[in-house]
Amino acid sequence: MSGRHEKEKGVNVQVLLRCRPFSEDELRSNAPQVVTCNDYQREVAVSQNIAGKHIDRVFTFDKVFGPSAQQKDLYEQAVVPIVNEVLEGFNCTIFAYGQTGTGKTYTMEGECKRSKSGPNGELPSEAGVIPRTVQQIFDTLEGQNAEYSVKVTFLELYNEEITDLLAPEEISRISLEEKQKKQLPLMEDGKGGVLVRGLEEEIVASASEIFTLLERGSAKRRTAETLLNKQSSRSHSLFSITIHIKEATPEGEELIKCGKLNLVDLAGSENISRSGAREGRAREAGEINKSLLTLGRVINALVEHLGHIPYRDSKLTRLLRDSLGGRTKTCIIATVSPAVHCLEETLSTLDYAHRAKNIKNKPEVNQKMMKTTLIKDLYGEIERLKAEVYATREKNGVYIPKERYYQEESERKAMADQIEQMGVVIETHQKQSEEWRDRYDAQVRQCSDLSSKLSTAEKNFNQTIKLLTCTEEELKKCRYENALAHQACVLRSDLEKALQDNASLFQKIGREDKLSSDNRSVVNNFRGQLSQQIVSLCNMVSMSISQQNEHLQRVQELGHSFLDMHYKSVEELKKKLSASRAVYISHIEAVQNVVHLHKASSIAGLEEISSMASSSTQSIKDYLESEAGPAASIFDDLQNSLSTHQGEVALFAREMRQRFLVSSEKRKEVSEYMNGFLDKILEQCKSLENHAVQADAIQMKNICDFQEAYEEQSKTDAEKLVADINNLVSNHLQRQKELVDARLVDLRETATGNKAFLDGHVSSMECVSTDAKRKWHEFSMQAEYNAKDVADYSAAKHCRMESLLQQCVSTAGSAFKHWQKTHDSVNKMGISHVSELVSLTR
Ligand SMILES: Nc1ncnc2c1ncn2[C@@H]1O[C@H](COP(=O)(O)OP(=O)(O)OP(=O)(O)O)[C@@H](O)[C@H]1O
Repeated sequence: MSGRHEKEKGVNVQVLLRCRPFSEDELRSNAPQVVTCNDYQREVAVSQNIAGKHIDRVFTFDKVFGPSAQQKDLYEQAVVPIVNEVLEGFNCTIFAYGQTGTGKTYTMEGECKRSKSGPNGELPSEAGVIPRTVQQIFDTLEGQNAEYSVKVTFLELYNEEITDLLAPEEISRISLEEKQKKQLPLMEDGKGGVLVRGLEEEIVASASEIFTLLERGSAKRRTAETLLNKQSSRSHSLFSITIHIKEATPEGEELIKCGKLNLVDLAGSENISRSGAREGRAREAGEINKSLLTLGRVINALVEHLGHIPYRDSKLTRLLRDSLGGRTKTCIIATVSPAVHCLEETLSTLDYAHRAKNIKNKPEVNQKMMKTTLIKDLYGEIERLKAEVYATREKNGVYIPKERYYQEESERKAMADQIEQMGVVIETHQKQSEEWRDRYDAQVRQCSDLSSKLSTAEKNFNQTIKLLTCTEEELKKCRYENALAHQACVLRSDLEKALQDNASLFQKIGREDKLSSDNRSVVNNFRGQLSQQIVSLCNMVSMSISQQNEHLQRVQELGHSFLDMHYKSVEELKKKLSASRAVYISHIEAVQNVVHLHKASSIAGLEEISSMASSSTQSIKDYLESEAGPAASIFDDLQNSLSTHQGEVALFAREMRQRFLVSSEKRKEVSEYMNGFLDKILEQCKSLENHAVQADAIQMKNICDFQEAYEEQSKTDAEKLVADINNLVSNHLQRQKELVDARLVDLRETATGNKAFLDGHVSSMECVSTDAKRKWHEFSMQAEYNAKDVADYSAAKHCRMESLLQQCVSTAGSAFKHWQKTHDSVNKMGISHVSELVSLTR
């Protein structure tokens, strides 16, 4: 309820004050301090000397940061909540306002070189509001794991001209001068806001990207400053961050939350004469002041609730219209110097900031947009831009010359201004007429109330008049009679009262007399009684003294008799003690005798015990000796059976060794035979090889002979045939064929001879190998038979060994039982001996 009420009433602009420390120059010149800050009471006091009088002026703000306040303190106390509200979907603006050199840029940007940043990407302690804001925004968004987009713009307003500090074009004097001519125009966005046409909006994904952009913007600003002889203190800069965050409703619908933060570093607020503006710079200073003056006028109009707020009078106020009396949450950081030479400006800044405290905004959270609607809007925008591009490319749009366009644009602007002003006037008129109507209604209501009251009052008045006349008449009649009677009555009552008083006085005097006589008799009685009592008291005292003396004498006598008795009893006691000592000594002697007796008896008992122990050890020994015989026989049996087993095992091993020797000899024989057989095969192979070599040599010789014969024959034939080649070719071929055939028959015969020789050898080798195979078969059969025999023999031996082991186990069992028995009986014997010893010791 109160929240709504507050919302309707509005929220005051938050105003903070920051006083910077003395600069080195100021310290060197020992400049006196005129500003003192009380951070806790949120007060700033300015000391002035007016006409020799010391006057302190005190200003109170929402927060005060003295010279010792660090960047971090200011940010955490003042800016963190604002950034949180931006993330909640509010639009917020932070202005830095103050004289040149008081720390506006230091507060907003700080000395934030990225290279100076600490480890883990921490910001340096000198970092100002902008880098800290950026860091907080990204930290929060990343911490929430939200889907988001962040856009930034960075512009400079100088001489009422807007420059985009993020535009990527090259920076040169010419380009800058050209650019100066074509300034970015301000346009109504159709939703009640203002936008800068053509302003670069950079989408950034991380804090570091923003830092890069900031550096780029600042560098561009510095370059422009040197190239165009600008003074940064005369320009305003506006850094805006727009955040879109995706949210999902419980129904699963996707909404887009939007928040915007404007960070404004205003131009120095000093007056023109001080800033040294002359002639050429008059316009510049004028324009700067136009923005600042308009800002001041807007603030005044808002504070004084004037009908017309001159937002449109400057670009700065147009751009920041929503932040002053609109739906944006606004914070102004006023900066001052503590030094005396800035006193005038400090006071003007403090006045200005103090006035601004009264501005009321009506902050409203931005409506969350449905993702689909946003996409639709963006599509619409794309379509519009496409249409514009198409019209430009096809030149089928409306073409007008540049001058006319600018003229029309300025006319349109002027008209828009007029319309707006008229709208404002109409609005104020409407407001006024509403006010008048309200007042009229209230007066009509008052009139009707008053008329009804008047009629009732008239009625009452008439009735009262009537009553008054009646009373007046009656009063006239009774006036004389009543006055006399009344006076007589009064006198009478007075006399009666005096009589009563006299009587009571007499009564009082009588009572007083009686009382004093009574008192006197009481005093006399008391005196008599007192003297009697004193006499009796003296008697009593003397009596008690004599009694006490008697008593003391008796006590003395009693003491003497008691001492005598005491001496006597002591004597008796001494005697008794000596008697009891004698008794004690005799008792001790008796006890010693008894002890000696006991000692002797115990020695005897011990001797008996030792004799018993020796007898028991003897009996144990006997018993063990008696038991040793059977045990030894058992162990002998065991040893015998083990030795027989050993003998049998040794025999078995010997037999096995012999058998293995036999089988190994046989194996040796077989291997020798195999070696001989292989040697034979080797010999055969060698002779075969020799034969093959011989056959090959013969064949080669035959072939050579044949070749030579053929060559000779062919030579002679060729010679013969040269003459009659045609006739003799067939004969020659015939003869040649015959010759070849005959030779081939020869060759075939040698080949068959060779083959027969080889076959013979192969058959002999076959015979040898079958013989070897048979022998191997026989040997393997024999070996198998032997192995079987050995296996049977070993199985039989195994059975025998098993039965022997069984026997051993049973013998060991019986030996163990016997041993257990012996152990039990020894134990029993021990127990009986112990009990006997116990009885004996008892
Ligand atoms: N609170 C402060 N602590 C330490 N140094 C400060 C503080 N405020 C300002 N300074 C120093 O004072 C000097 C001037 O500050 P700065 O440039 O921010 O002033 P400005 O108001 O922005 O001036 P201009 O209007 O000319 O831009 C800088 O060197 C800055 O480091």
